Amino acid sequence: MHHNVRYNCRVLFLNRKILLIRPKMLMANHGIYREMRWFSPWSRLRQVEEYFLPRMIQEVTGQDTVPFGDCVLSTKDTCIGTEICAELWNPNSPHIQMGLDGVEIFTNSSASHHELRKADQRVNLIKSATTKSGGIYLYANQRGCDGDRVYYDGCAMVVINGDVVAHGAQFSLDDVEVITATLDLEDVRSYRGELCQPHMEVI
Ligand SMILES: NC(=O)CC[C@H](N)C(=O)O
Repeated sequence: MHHNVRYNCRVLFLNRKILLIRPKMLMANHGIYREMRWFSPWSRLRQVEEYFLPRMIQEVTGQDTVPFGDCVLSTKDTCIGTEICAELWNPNSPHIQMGLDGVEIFTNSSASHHELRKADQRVNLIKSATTKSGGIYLYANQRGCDGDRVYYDGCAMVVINGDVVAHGAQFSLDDVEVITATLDLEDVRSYRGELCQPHMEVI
């Protein structure tokens, strides 16, 4: 809850500290999803506010407030942005603006359920996102059954500049699966330098 509004959020941590809380901006409200019943979308583009942590969390992290809103993480080496599930599927996906702003690593935590041929759609969406704007996309998806008859079918992925370089299992009984890839951020920079010049005039 932030200002008494309930958001669906990703929380980014490092070494017991919360780096930022990113509320979902584009909701899933179709098919089996009824997100708007519970959550409000964050509509303040590129705006960040101060979030006062609940006292029990303050005791764990030692922080009183953390950034909350539409923001990214800038480090000495790179810039990391987040998408949440359905945001990848939206024509106005946050990765578009983030890519144009120089975010090099996009991350997505999803709860995307299984339907025939949908895994292929996800691959195409992520390949297309990173083909157009360059970048590395780290996609994580829930895997397993969620109470009822819905199956979430994993397929975690690592994609760089339109190429899938690692792919997790779609069906498995393992509780945890980690997929990895060693990539060079310079490949993103040179790809963008050569192919993604959004400000170049078309002659
Ligand atoms: N939970 C979500 O946001 C999922 C939405 C998306 N359309 C999907 O099925 O993957």
